[in-house]
Formats: sequence, C-alpha cells, structure tokens
Amino acid sequence: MLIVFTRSSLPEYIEHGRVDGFQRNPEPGLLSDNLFLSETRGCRFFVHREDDQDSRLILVNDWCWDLITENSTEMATRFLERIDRASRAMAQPPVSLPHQWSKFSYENFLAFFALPRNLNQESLRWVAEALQGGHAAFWWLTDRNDPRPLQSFAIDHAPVSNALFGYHQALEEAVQAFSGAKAKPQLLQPSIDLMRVGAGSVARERSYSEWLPQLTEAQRDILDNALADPLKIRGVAGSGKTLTLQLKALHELYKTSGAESSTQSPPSGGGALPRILFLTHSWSMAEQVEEAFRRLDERGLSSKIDVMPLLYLKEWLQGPLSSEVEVLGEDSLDGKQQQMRLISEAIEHIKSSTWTSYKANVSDWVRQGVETDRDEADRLRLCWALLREFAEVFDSREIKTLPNALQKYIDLPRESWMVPLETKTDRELSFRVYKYYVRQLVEEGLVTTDQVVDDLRRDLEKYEWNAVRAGRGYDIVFVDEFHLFSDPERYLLHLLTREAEKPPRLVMAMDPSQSVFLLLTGLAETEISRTTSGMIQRGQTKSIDLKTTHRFTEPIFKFLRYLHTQMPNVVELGHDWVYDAIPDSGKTGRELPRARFVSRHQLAETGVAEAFALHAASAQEQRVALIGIGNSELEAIREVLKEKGHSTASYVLIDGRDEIEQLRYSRRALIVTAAEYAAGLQFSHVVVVGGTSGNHEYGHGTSAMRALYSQFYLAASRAEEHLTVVAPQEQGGFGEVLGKAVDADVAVAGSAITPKLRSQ
Ligand SMILES: Nc1ncnc2c1ncn2[C@@H]1O[C@H](COP(=O)(O)OP(=O)(O)OP(=O)(O)O)[C@@H](O)[C@H]1O
Repeated sequence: MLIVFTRSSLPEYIEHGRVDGFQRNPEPGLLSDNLFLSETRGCRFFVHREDDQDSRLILVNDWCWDLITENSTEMATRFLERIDRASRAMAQPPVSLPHQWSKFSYENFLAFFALPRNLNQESLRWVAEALQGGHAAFWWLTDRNDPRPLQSFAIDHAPVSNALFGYHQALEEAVQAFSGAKAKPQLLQPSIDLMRVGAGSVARERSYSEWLPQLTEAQRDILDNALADPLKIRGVAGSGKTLTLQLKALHELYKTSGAESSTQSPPSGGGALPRILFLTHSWSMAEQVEEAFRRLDERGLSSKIDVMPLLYLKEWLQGPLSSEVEVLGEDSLDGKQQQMRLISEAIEHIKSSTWTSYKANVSDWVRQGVETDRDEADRLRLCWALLREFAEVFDSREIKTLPNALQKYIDLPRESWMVPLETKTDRELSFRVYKYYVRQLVEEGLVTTDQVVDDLRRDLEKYEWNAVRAGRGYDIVFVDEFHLFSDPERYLLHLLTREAEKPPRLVMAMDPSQSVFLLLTGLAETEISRTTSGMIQRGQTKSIDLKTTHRFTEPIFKFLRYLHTQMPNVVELGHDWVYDAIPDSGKTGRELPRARFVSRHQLAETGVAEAFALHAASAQEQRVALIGIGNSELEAIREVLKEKGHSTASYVLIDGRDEIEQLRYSRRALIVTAAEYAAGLQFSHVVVVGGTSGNHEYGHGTSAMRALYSQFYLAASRAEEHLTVVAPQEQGGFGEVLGKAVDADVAVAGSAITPKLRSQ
C-alpha cells in the first residue's frame, strides 16, 4: 500500500498532526476543514480542499509510514517536515537541501538524513525518487546497518500508476465531501507563523511599485545607485535593509527589461537581463527571500534571481559533496555542541598527557578551564573561547596546521577584540588543541563549514574558474545579513562576479551591532574582508546608511538605542557606527520594556511562564517569541518546557538557523529560540532570558562582554510592540546590564503580571 499526499495536503496534515497527533490508520473521511482522507485502489490519499487534477503527488511506502507514525508526535512531525521540504526541492532541480542533511543523488534518486542528527541515532536516510510529472516518491529508509548505495535500488514502479489513477477517484470523493462542509471564513484562519515572522513578511502585502512611494530618501538612493563600486547598506535593526536589498534586485532586473513604471509582463525590448545572485546565511532565509520576491515582483522576473545560502555555492558550481563526508554546521546548536565536544576531548587528552609543560605559564582562566571537570562553567568558557579563536583567528588568518604555522600564530599581534589568550603558552596550548581537533574531525569523517568555504575559495582562485567566469559568474551579487558572514566567506564574494578586471558589483546589507563575533575582525568600513583589503583597490566601497527604523514602538526603540550606546567599544573595531536613527513605525505602544529580576535558577522557568501568559493574552495576528540570549539559555528553557510537561504542540523550538522552517507548519505557536537563530525575524512580543550560565558562552574579557551585548541587542530588536527581559538578581553579568537600563529609565522593573495586550 502507498500513502499518497499532495503538495498542499502534506503541510496541512503536518500542521493538523502536530496538534492532534499522527495516526497510523486514520478513519477515511474529513480530517479537518481542508483535509480529506480516502482509501482507494489500495492507496490512502490525503487530499486538500484546494487540490485539483494537476496537483503534484508525494508517495510514501507503507512500512516507512508505519515506522514514522509509531514514533512520538514530535518525531513524526520532524520526519514529515523533511519529506515536505525535500519534495518541494525535488520539484525544482537541481535539488538543493541543507548540508546537514548530507544529500546524495544518483540519476533521479536522492538520499538524505530523514531526521535532524540529534534525533537520528539510527542514521535513517531516505531513498527518494523524483518521478515524471513533478511527483515524488519516498521508497525506502536505510539505517546504519543497511547503508546500501543508491545505485543498488531496483524499484517496482507499478504502484505509481495505480496511485496516479486512484488519485482522480479520491479527488472526486474529496470534492463531494468538501462541498458539504463549508470552509471557515479566511479571517478566522490566522496565517502560518513563518509568513508572519519571517523575511517573507517584510514585503507585507505590497508589490514593488506600491513600495516605491513609501521609501525613505536613503532607500531610494540605494535603488538609484549605479553600483560603480561595491555598496554597503548599513542600518540598525528594523531599518528595512532586507526589504531594500530585495527591491534593489528587482529594480536592476526591471531597469533592463523595459520602462520601470510599466507593470506589465513579460519583459519587452530591453537588453539581456543581468545575472543576479542573492546570498543569505541559511536555507530558511533563502526560501523566505524567494517568498518575498514572489510577493513584490509584478513582472514575473524574480525567478531569474538565484537565491541561496553561501554554503550551497560549492554544490551549485561544482556538484554535490562526497557522500562520505558530513558537514558540521556551526549554524545550529547541535553543530556547535559537537564542536564543543571535540574541543573538550582535546583538552582532556592534553590534560592527561603534556599538561605539566603548559600549566605554569598559562593565564589563570585558561588553567581553571583545563583543570576543572568537563561540564563545569570554567571548562565551557574555555571551550567557547577556543571555538571563537578557531573561527576568528585560525580560519580568517589562514593558520593551518602546517610546519611553521605555530610560529606564525604566536607572532600574530594580539588585538583587543580577540579572545584574551595573552601568554605565549596560552597560544601554544590553543594551537595544540586546534591540531587535535582537526585530527578528530578527519577521523570522524566530518568537515566544518569553514573548511567547505576554504575549499571553494581555492577552486575559485584557479585558472579553471577564471576561464568560465565570464559565462557562469554574476553581474551583481547581493548579500543579506553581511555581518553574519565570516571573513573567509566575505572574501569569496569578489570572485563570483563576471568581470575580474572591474570593481565587483556587490550590494551588502549589514548591522554591525547584530554581529557577535564576526565584525570583530578589525575591519575598516571601506573594506569587504580582511583578506580582500589589498585586492579591491580600484573601487572604494561605498556606504549608504538607513537611519529610520520601521519596526518598533518608541519605548522599544529607546531601549535599543541605549543598549547600543552601552556596547563596550573594542578599540580596533575600525567602524564609525553611530546610532542616530529615528523611529517611524506607526506603532503607538507606550509601554516601557519590562525587566524582571529573579534568582538564577528561576530564570528559564520565569521566562517560560511570562511567554505563555503573553501568548494567551495576544490577539490572532500577534506572535510571541521566547528568546534565550545564548545557547545555554535555550538549553535551560528546553529543560523547563520538558519538566513542566508543556505539550509540543503549544510551542516550536528553533535551535538552528535552518530550523525556522518548522514555522511553516504551525499557527500561533509560542516560538522558542536563541538570539543567533532569530536573525531577520520579527515578533509582536518578545521575552528575552539571559544570564542562566554566568555568561561563560562568550569566553572571557572585553570582547566577550561585547558579544553578550550584541546577542542581547539582536534578541531584543526582534520585538515590535512588547518586550520583557528576565535577568538574574545576583550581582554582576547580565543582571547588571539590565539594571543599568532600568536606572537609565529605558526599562521598568516589573513583577509577574499578565498584560492586557488585546487592547493595544
Ligand atoms: N520605508 C518603509 N516604510 C515603512 N515600512 C518599512 C519601510 N522599509 C521597511 N519597512 C518595514 O520595516 C520592517 C523591517 O524591515 P527589514 O526586516 O527589511 O529590516 P532589517 O533592517 O533587515 O531588520 P533586521 O536587521 O533587524 O533584520 C518590515 O516590516 C518592513 O516591511
């Protein structure tokens, strides 16, 4: 038997199941207002109210279905989300999926991890097939004991024609059933969470030409800029950077395709359309940007823009990575935890071998980090600090484990933005840990995202790319959230344009304050990356600042401006960033951000209670997020959610940049995440929790303090109307940061109250 979904019924079924649970053999008939189940010709069909004869089908083998539905609702949801996302990707070849899925393809077949790594002990992988007519089949699940290569699968396609035939009958039954049951009026159907909070929502319901008269002068200047030099768009949170980038990309297409004022398609007379690449920092963001393009575009040209995360470029240009390696993403909690584990193992190894030769001459905080146990705060602090050191110094300064690398590393002048590895021995130890860490990666068949970027850079510098660059390169490259890109990633950008001899036509949007680590590279504003600084000499990078913010109420704006002025100034930052924005959001709320001080062990619990209370009091279109400042806060919140037995249907937990996709299957859930995964999103109400771990996550020293402020700023700046911050009442650290904000009258200390939000 086959289980058959349509492209519309699967997301609807996931949304339905995550609340009501998934059944192995649900009774045929209407499952919800929009969903009908039919058993016909030995198949089980899930049909959506909007389906028709042309709907694309998704087939799932029944034993795989049994395996999925015998799991918890949460697991089953994660299984089905991946099927849904993969079938969307399969409809648009070449199939692109996040690296962590370890996709491998052979002819029409595709294999990929069926679950996120932390839920996938068995290493379950799908064997799927893109069928003719845009349909997709999920035939098989392999596990670690049965790692059969894709080439070895011989599939009997007889059931496919049976399903295609049966679908027409199922559709007829569904149409009849739906005609007897009225659809609920659209108004009562709140939109899915992703559409409300994601980057797609920045377009609101306006098209390109409807936005034009709304733009500020600076936004208009960006649209009119001739791109003779690389262009940086700088703006504080909520100043419309993402929206302006999207409009600029369309503007460049429309300019070539004919008179700009015309709203008619298709393109007439104009010259060849420019090849445009729009880079994002995650797959989720790329999908949302595509969604925004669909909303804004009025000439049917946006499909000409290649939108993708930078990490996918390697595959896009050179084909898939080997199926034997797995990419360790730094953009998720799981990826970071794995790196932390390897670093801690390296420290343990040194502790039990050569530690005595370092011990006397390392800094105190380093010694404490090594000598304490694995799970203690001092150890974690050291591991996080080394993780930063590897990304900020080893990777961006090209320090590899080559023969003279140690000397090169030791001789590198330490700057105040760097992790304070002050003594020579600190650095020797750090180098040793790095060497061991890299060796472990190789042994476990892992590559880090930085290594993927490094390989790509080397390929793009070859004569081979130079020879094809004029044809395969891009006329213009757009980069959103530029501050989230590492120096080696930034370096690639100028190699992607078509004309090597001309200043690269790059448009980059950035907010230095939302960058925890990566801006801490000592870059001057006119440079794109440290490594390119000597290379792009012909053109100076031009900056245009967006000084009006459109997201917040005035009290939230004032709170953010205060935070900004308090960020420790790490001297060599080299940028001349001034927070002189003005608010213009049309939002009238007068309520000051609320500060709650509780003891450290009650932080997560208080945050959860506050967030659920706000959620219960919020109106249909409002969305509430509970944001931990760092990963440790997110873990503490996760524990509380489990302990208190909150149903997984009542919240969505996002612990990686690509996990934002989960919001595609939820409506009005409480959204729980950490600051770094919330970049680019916006919510009506935000509860921020900080200080659970005594800030060990940021390492040590002034740069760690700046990182803390930066994450806090990122979390708080997601709030449109209402902000609550929960901080420890104990002296020092995060509580002090918030206490100062209360003293400065930009926040008010409050007790647990249930605000009356609906009236706002
Ligand atoms: N000129 C404008 N007039 C009114 N609203 C605007 C204007 N420009 C942008 N906006 C709105 O401001 C909000 C924030 O926009 P956007 O997300 O592009 O900002 P951003 O600078 O990228 O923010 P962040 O850096 O925090 O992600 C969106 O809801 C967008 O629709």
